[in-house]
Amino acid sequence: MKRDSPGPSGSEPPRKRPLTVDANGKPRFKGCDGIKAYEIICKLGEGTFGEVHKARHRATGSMVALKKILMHNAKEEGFPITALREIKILKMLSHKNIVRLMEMAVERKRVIGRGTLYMVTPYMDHDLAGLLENPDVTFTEPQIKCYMLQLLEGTKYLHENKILHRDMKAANLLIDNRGILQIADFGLARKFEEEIPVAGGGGGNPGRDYTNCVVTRWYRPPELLLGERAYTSAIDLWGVGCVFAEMYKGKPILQGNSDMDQLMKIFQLCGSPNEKNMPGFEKLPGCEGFRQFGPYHRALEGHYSEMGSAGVSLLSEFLRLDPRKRINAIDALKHEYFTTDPQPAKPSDLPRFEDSHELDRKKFRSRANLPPAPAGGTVGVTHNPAGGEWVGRAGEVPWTNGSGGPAQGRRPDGQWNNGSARHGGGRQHDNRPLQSHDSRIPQGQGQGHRPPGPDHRPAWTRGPPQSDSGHRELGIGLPPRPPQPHMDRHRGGPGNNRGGGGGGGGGGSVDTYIPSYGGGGGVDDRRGGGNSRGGWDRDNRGVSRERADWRDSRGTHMERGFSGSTGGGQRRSSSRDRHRDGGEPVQNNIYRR
Ligand SMILES: Nc1ncnc2c1ncn2[C@@H]1O[C@H](COP(=O)(O)OP(=O)(O)OP(=O)(O)O)[C@@H](O)[C@H]1O
Repeated sequence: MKRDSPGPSGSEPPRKRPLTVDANGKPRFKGCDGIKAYEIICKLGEGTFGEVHKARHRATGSMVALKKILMHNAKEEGFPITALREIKILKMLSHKNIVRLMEMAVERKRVIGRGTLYMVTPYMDHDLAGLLENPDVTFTEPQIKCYMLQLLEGTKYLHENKILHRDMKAANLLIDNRGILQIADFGLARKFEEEIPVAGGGGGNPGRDYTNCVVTRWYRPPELLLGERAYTSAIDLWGVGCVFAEMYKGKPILQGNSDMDQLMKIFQLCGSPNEKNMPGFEKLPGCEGFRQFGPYHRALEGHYSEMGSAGVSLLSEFLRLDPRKRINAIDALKHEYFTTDPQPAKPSDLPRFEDSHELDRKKFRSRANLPPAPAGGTVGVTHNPAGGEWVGRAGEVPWTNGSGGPAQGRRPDGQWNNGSARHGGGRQHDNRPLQSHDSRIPQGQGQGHRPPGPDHRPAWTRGPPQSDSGHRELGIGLPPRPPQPHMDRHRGGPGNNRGGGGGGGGGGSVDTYIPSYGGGGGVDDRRGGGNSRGGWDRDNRGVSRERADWRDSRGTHMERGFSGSTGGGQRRSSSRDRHRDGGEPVQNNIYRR
């Protein structure tokens, strides 16, 4: 590590060196490498909240991913609360199926307080969304079982440790070429206070309220869409179920283009809610919005018949409308799906694939003779540049290999083309890899023609908003501005659905994941934010992650409260804060949202 240097003008006294050794002269902590210890290789992902790069540690040669922590308004707000939370949670966790935080790397700037921090994690060759988009990759059933076992082991570990992930989705599941799957992106994670799930206990009983606006929309469970705030770890299992079916279909299975549409799609699949399959749903604040639709008859079993009876059975356990009955990770791991033939592959048996990350999708699209897609973006609503919304990723299209023959991959009906008559049109039930480098597959056969490609830029960077007035013009590379409905509330706009008070007065719940960016120091009441009756369609991307980092340019409570910056910006905790959080002021506990 470099020594402390004088300030930019050279006039400031050198900062004190930190105490780095203990009484015995041993290092107290590893500390942070300077960013120069790493050689940046390429960009891997351009998330909503930062960039991720592949890099090599110069001294050891090990490959890592560097996730830059965006400091949008570092001077006023200090260190972003979401990053602080992510780091803190990752430091607590140690499991083979959870991404490992190796260290923080620092890029020093000459201006004090203007450095950049990077989270350093071991490099993983793929994320699941990127892998599924690779037209040369087809999963076998033993492979899906192998990934599912690991996903469930990681989820079980999280829940045993009282951590809710709250953003379970394919893009947040990293996979390496040794077949290891790891859950990543803990930017929305938090501690929960309820009992940990027990065998046979489903999702367990809810306790306190949490912020409602979590989980990327396509993976968001019905209770959240209906405005539930007293949720449990069952919300993560819904996302696990979506990922499970996505591995068979090759694309996200529930691609709602608004919260309302998302609910419709869920009910079209699982059947309309009633007091039997979702007790108490009528009391949820978002319930009224969908009354005019339906009734819907359950279609799940027919839609996913290719998963086999054990697979469909497990999927229907994950996609239970009633979170109390939704299977938990302990029970899912014991489900007959994993003991039914074909048996799960071992990670070491799995094939190696070419690197497949978010940004590699561009490469995959051009390989499939698609026009190049604009850079950036995460999983979300996709867009057909020829006009209109193109909902879906690779695989929703007629599959040919360019010469009229079958291409390897999934067909729109969800069945499997393996690119060769030898494999037939169905899913292969062994563990043979079907990659382009597989000698059984003639080169070029994995490359289907597809209609104009999906635009993976986030919806808010794609021109005029479609259903959300909150999408605005943004500079390239800048994070999105917040959706409008919240702004309205803080201007005293429409009230929220549980009497949260709406405007800058700051009434309502203090279970706030995202701070107010309205005036008056009010607390952002998520009750009215995402799922108020008037709140449908607030967000036309698949992503609901409105994080504190970039939202509150006024330095309200969260960042200041946690970042250690001082001064008058700290929100005073109300008595209600203390009550809800067990007597502890909100800003003193990083997990309380
Ligand atoms: N350790 C890693 N190895 C390889 N790729 C990684 C790693 N960590 C992250 N990535 C890539 O970067 C992408 C974004 O990472 P991450 O989800 O942690 O960031 P984010 O800013 O929260 O993104 P998003 O808003 O899309 O969720 C991942 O989808 C993945 O493609």
